[in-house]
Amino acid sequence: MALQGSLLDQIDDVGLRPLVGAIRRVELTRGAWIDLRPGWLTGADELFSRLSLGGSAGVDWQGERRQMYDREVATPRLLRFYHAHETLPDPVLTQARSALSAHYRGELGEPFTTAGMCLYRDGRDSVAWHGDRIGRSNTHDTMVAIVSIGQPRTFAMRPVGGGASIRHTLGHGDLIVMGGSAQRTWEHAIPKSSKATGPRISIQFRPYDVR
Ligand SMILES: O=C(O)CCC(=O)C(=O)O
Ligand SMILES: [Fe+2]
Repeated sequence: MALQGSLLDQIDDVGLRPLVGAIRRVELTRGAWIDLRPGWLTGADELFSRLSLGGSAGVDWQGERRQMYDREVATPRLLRFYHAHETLPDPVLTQARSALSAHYRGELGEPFTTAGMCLYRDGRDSVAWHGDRIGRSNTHDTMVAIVSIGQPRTFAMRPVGGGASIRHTLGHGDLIVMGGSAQRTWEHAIPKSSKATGPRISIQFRPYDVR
């Protein structure tokens, strides 16, 4: 897969910039909010190269499993879900999970445990409007933290039941955290793009029994 790297990424090692003081919170309606931390992960293009390799060197990407995502049946993308006990495919992802757990410990009251990974190969790959509502997130406030690497894609959100959507362009190490009631009262999507779009990987960190 071809990936056009940004100049900054080429000189950066894979690592994490600080969270404290660098996060911007946006309050949405009905108790939902998002936190944004652009460029949280450094060396994002290097990490993309590592993770996009198949087999033992990278991630054993799998086609979307219909029975797990009944609300997303027709959406093409590749997936790998890491349960809490599994070793993540790169040490920086373990660091990222720890940093997020530490940063949000007071507000979330529990650590992030699982890591879902999605590979959008080009603009035809996408995910339809949905909330992550499997498990406790169907009834309780929670958080889903997403790190994006590779080429930026539009991350869209809209209120359940209608209303104006909001859009953020996420790639190259950007962090978004959806919090409060966001999985119940808002929906999110990665819309298809008709422009020539390179591949993007998203890594979603969630607490236990949230999916
Ligand atoms: O790729 C993304 O940023 C969103 C992924 C997502 O919403 C999901 O897998 O539940
Ligand atoms: Fe989602």
